[in-house]
Amino acid sequence: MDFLQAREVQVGIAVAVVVVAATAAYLYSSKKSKGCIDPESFKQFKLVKRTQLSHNVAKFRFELPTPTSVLGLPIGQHISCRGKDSQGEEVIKPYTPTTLDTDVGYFELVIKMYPQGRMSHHFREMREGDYMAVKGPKGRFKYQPGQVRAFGMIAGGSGITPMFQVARAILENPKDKTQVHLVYANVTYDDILLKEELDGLISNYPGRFHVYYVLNQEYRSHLRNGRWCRFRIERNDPSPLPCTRIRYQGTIQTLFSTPRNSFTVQVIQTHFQKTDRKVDVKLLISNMQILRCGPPPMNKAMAGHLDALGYSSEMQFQF
Ligand SMILES: Cc1cc2nc3c(=O)[nH]c(=O)nc-3n(C[C@H](O)[C@H](O)[C@H](O)COP(=O)(O)OP(=O)(O)OC[C@H]3O[C@@H](n4cnc5c(N)ncnc54)[C@H](O)[C@@H]3O)c2cc1C
Repeated sequence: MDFLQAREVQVGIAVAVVVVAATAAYLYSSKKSKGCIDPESFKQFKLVKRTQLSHNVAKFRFELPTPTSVLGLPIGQHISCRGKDSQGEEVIKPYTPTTLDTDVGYFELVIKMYPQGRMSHHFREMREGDYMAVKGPKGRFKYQPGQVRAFGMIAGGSGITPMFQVARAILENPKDKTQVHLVYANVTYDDILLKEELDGLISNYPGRFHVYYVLNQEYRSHLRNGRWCRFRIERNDPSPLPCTRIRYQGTIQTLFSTPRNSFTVQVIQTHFQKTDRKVDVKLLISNMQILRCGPPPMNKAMAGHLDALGYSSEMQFQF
């Protein structure tokens, strides 16, 4: 009898030791790994919801390992997604989730799928229940609340996603008083990504988030010289700046690439250097950081315009 009791005590102690060790290991690992991604190796995430937003844009929601897991992506950084193109060749591309670590249990990507795009093909073929290989975090952008007085953002097309992420992080932090000025260029109204979400931020954070949508709406004119484009800045900001309509022969990329383009300079000046008070422009822009993300010709042209307006290269960051 004594022998059996001693045996039971021994087994009990062994079980307790295993439970304590397992709990400690779990707590240690969950404390150590703040996120679910690894910069060195790809991890698989299950697509749980796919929402078509327009003919070529969809929102993809991926599940994290537990309902309380966070992705662990620093603000303004991105992930690498791996897939297969239409020829079955491996392709890896960067993407910025539109979710933050305050969104627990999942992350979301808003993807614009181009007809000839290699990774676009992979996303087009993805169905709920499929897995995506993801690696990260990646990127050089670092953000500390209050590090600058204001951000000036210039985005083209799908280049909006890193801007949206940074803007959300700033605006949703009640201790962060940074101003955010965004110029967002697209070909048509229907091409504007995250329009509802951006407008939601404008109305939720009045006076802190200022957006100018720049549109290039193409139409066939009856004029002999063929195709014209109409550019419009859609006013979405209670500033005294009037809406601007200009006509321009070319595409949105050439508009932004044209040297000495008064339209671009005007947009940057009026939108980024806007203030209620009479302040020296140099002083106004001295504590500002400019973020750029768009097609390469647009990025290049913007860098030139910004340089000319006094925004040094140290003040500019390209995603
Ligand atoms: C930091 C960062 C974050 C990004 N985040 C996102 C994101 O959240 N969502 C998203 O949709 N994209 C994002 N992108 C863009 C993304 O990485 C790919 O470049 C995009 O998905 C196209 O890849 P693809 O392989 O399908 O096209 P590719 O095979 O590279 O291109 C094939 C063809 O597609 C068309 N095409 C490709 N890119 C563009 C473009 N930008 N404008 C016009 N036509 C184009 C062109 O006709 C091109 O010849 C991000 C890029 C960066 C650098």
